[in-house]
Amino acid sequence: MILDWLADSYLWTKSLHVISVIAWMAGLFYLPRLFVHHTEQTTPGTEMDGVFQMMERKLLKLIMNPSMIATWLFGLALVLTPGIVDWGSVWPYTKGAGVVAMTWFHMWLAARRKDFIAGDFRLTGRTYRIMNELPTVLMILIVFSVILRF
Ligand code: HEM
Repeated sequence: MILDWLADSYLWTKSLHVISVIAWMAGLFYLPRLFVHHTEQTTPGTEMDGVFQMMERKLLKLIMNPSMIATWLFGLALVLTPGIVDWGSVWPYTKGAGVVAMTWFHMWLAARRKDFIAGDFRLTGRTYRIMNELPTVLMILIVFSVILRF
């Protein structure tokens, strides 16, 4: 039965979860940095604008979207694995809040990529630098939740 199978493959699932997380986080840290330079170093319609758009599209479509989906799938498989999540503890809720916020941030970045495509360079490099701190804060919350298991 499926729950036995999930229990048997627990360490495999967890390894694949962490691998997916690393790939996703790499993009979540790097895409806002690309936006900083995109908005500060280029203007709409230039050749450099096109190069940044290409880099941002590839990072989002080839790395971040697939790794976010994989993180969720393996994470939810861990949630279903018998004996892993103690719903009486606090950590599943702080972790859950962290991953929902991280997913919101991913969607926010995807929407900002569309702004650049539309020639909308309204947000400043400073805004992107500040937003770049959010995944760091959320990562700390998530890792403390899942490792300290308070
Ligand atoms: C997207 C939805 C996610 C779900 C549903 C989820 C769920 C889970 C669950 C249930 C575990 C197993 C806990 C255990 O075995 O002790 C786990 C492990 C882990 N998660 Fe996630 N997670 C998600 C996203 C993330 C993210 C975004 C990060 C990092 C920023 C992360 C980092 C980790 C780490 C490092 C572990 C291994 C902890 C250990 O060694 O026991 N997860 N996750």
